[in-house]
Formats: sequence, structure tokens, C-alpha cells
Amino acid sequence: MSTAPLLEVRNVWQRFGGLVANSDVSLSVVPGEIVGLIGPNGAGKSTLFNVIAGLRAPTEGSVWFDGKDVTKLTAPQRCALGIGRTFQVVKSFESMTVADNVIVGALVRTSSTREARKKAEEVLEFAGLGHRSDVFANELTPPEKRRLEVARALATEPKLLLLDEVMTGLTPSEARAGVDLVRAVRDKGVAVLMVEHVMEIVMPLVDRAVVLNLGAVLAQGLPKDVVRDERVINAYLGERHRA
Ligand SMILES: Nc1ncnc2c1ncn2[C@@H]1O[C@H](COP(=O)(O)OP(=O)(O)OP(=O)(O)O)[C@@H](O)[C@H]1O
Repeated sequence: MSTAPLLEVRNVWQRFGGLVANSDVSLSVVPGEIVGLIGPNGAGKSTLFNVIAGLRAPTEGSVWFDGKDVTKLTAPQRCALGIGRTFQVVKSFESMTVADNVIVGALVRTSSTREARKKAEEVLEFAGLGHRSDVFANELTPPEKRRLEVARALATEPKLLLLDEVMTGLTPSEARAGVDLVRAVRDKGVAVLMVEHVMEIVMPLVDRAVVLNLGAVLAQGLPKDVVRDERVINAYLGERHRA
């Protein structure tokens, strides 16, 4: 497996007036890797995700994907190159069937509705929603909706999947099923960058963790090292994790 980075965030700054949401952030993801982006509320995780996905241009710095500078590309252009991301299932999609939601994603790769439908069936099966294809998205349970978000992103055939708090609000057993799905995604050869708050879920799952605090990278490395880092304990994890 190649170790050349798939994604490289280079010295990204994002300022909103006087507020610095991302401060000289650099990180990378190599093919096949699961990387966790963690940190306290307001640390700048969502802002960085938006910069990576192309929803917001950084004030300074660059984003490289698959060896190309994609900083000036739009979100759809980045999606076409292979950056997939989850979105909440928004109202207009709720009145569509589960299959049609995923077909929207698949149409990024093909103009044939028949092919898009076939792809959607395959991805829904993979995501454990094959039996729910024909129901309306608003009839899904909250964990099923999360799976639908993942399925729609996978239908775009990403090389890198950005997961934004897909485990939040799940019961422990639902979260365990979510973890299995993320591992299965990686086993298909898709790299994953995930924002997640629940340390018990994220740390056993990821290969590396990057900790943001006050907009800057506070620490990054193997989960076992990150959880022992005094700065990470003080800024984010708290005393409960010291043991
Ligand atoms: N569009 C915006 N305009 C002004 N300030 C913003 C904007 N978006 C984010 N911010 C600010 O930037 C900082 C970082 O926010 P961000 O949402 O990226 O943090 P986060 O780590 O994702 O937090 P959370 O875990 O609560 O989602 C916060 O202080 C936030 O208020």
C-alpha cells in the first residue's frame, strides 16, 4: 500500500473577523487509514471539515488531495475527485425514498439512472439498509438515518470519506454497529477522517488521532499516546482519562 498522503491539509488558517477558527493546521491521511479529529466544542473541527470538503475557502493555506492542490475547487469538483462526506438528511430528502436518496449520490458517477439504481442497491445492502430501500427517509430510525448518510456518501465512490459525528446520540449497541460499518468501509479501501466526541468509540477505532484545541493542532499520533498526553488530558479529556 502506498504511503503517499491521500489528503494533506497544509498550514490552514480560517479567520472569521477577529476569531481564529483554524490556526496553522496541518494534517494528513494516507490511503486505507482511519483518522479521528477530536477536540472540545468550538475547537475548529467543523470549520476544518468544511475547508477540506470545499464548502469554505481557507483564509490561508492549502488542501491537497491525491497529489493535487484542490484549494480552489468547489465541493462538487472535490466530490468528483473522490472526497465524500456525510450530510444530515435534510428536509427535502426526507420525503424521498431511501433508495432515491442514495441514487442522488450515485448520479455523481453515472448519468444512467439504471446504473445509479444498481449502485444504490449495492451500497444500501453494504450499509445494512437493503431491507429499507422503499421506505421514505423520514420513516427511518435515527441510527438508520446515519447509515443512510453514509450510504449516500459511499455511492459517490469516494477515496476518502469524511464522517461528521455519525455516532453522536447512538446507544452503545448502535454505536458498535456503526464502528463495524466504518471498519467495513476501510476494508473496501476507503480512507476515513472522522469527527467524533465519544472517546470510547473513536479511540479503539482510529489508526491515528489529531487533537484540535482553540483552532490549532494540540497533538497527533497513535490513540494510545494521544490519550496519555498531558496537554490533551488538560485541554480536553479531563481527569477521568488520566488512569
Ligand atoms: N461562519 C462562522 N462565522 C463566525 N464564526 C464561526 C463560523 N463558523 C464557526 N465559527 C466559530 O469558529 C469556532 C470553531 O467552530 P467549529 O464549529 O469549527 O468548532 P467545532 O470544533 O466543530 O465545535 P463542535 O464540537 O461544537 O461542533 C467557534 O468559535 C465558532 O463559533
